[in-house]
Formats: sequence, C-alpha cells, structure tokens
Amino acid sequence: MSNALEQTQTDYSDIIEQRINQSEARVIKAVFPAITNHHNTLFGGEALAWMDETAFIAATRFCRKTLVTVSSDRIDFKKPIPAGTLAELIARVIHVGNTSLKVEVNIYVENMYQDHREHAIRGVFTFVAVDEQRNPTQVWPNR
Ligand SMILES: CC(=O)SCCNC(=O)CCNC(=O)[C@H](O)C(C)(C)COP(=O)(O)OP(=O)(O)OC[C@H]1O[C@@H](n2cnc3c(N)ncnc32)[C@H](O)[C@@H]1OP(=O)(O)O
Repeated sequence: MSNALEQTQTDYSDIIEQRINQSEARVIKAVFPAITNHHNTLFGGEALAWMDETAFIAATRFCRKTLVTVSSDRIDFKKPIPAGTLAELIARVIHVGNTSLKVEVNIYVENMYQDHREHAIRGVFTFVAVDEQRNPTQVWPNR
C-alpha cells in the first residue's frame, strides 16, 4: 500500500517536472536605440514588460488556462543592458500552488560580436488562473 502511494507521488512530481521543462519560455531581443534610456542602456520599464510577457508565456504553456498577473516579487537589476547587445529572457515555473503559479525570469545580456554572455536581471512573477467569472480556479487539474 505504502509502495503504491510512494509510486503515485513520484509519478506526480515527475509529471510536474516534465511539464515545467516543456513550458520553459525563451525569448531573444535585439537592444536597439528606440528602447534605451539617456544612459544608452535598456529602459527598466521595457525590461519589466518583456519579463511579464515571457513569464506569462511559460505559465500559460504550463497550465493552458486563462491567467492574470497578481504580483511581481523583487526585481534585481544586476547589470545594465547596453544598446547594441542581445538580451535573452528565460522564464520557468518555480512553484505550482492551488490557483497560482510562480515563474522566475532571468535576463542574460550577450555581446553581438563576441561569445560573451552574463546574467543581468532576475525577477519572479505570480499568476492566478481564473474562470469565466474571473474568480480564481485550480491551476493544475490533479493538484
Ligand atoms: C496577463 C495580464 O496582463 S493580467 C492584467 C493584470 N492583472 C490583473 O488585472 C489581475 C487583477 N487581480 C484580480 O483579478 C484578483 O486579485 C485575482 C483574481 C488575481 C485574485 O483574486 P483574490 O480573490 O485576491 O484571490 P485569492 O485571495 O483567492 O488568492 C488566489 C491565489 O493568488 C495568490 N495571491 C493573491 N494575492 C497575491 C499576491 N499579492 N502575491 C502572490 N500571490 C498572491 C494566493 O496565495 C492564492 O494562491 P493559491 O491558490 O495557489 O494558494
């Protein structure tokens, strides 16, 4: 009996892990002058919009339900992202709640003309699955 229970729990976390891997979202942007600030680096508000969108894509792929953003946790801007670079966003589900999902987003800045890449920004966004009345609903069927 306990073996059967252990087996079910293992299968369940394996399914979640597999789903997290499948739903990871990667978006690459070219940092052109139109989206930079007076320091000639990427405007922070633009980075936040990209992060929310990429996190939304990962969360939607994970659950295939209607989602709304309910919060963003602390966002750390560790390095500036200069004009004329590439910015890669990677979003991954890090927590599956009852009606909510947390998604971590990291941005890496990449030189266009050299093989150099470094971590620039990190943040976490929380989404809630909503039903037709816009009330919270279960985010994952077997949770
Ligand atoms: C994709 C877009 O651009 S959406 C546009 C921007 N977003 C919006 O307009 C959303 C506006 N907000 C809302 O409609 C409502 O606040 C809702 C539907 C998100 C949540 O409704 P509430 O009645 O507050 O939900 P409730 O208190 O039941 O919490 C639901 C879940 O959200 C989580 N939650 C609620 N508030 C927060 C918060 N500030 N931070 C993190 N998680 C939160 C709860 O922990 C719960 O998670 P769980 O079920 O996994 O345990």
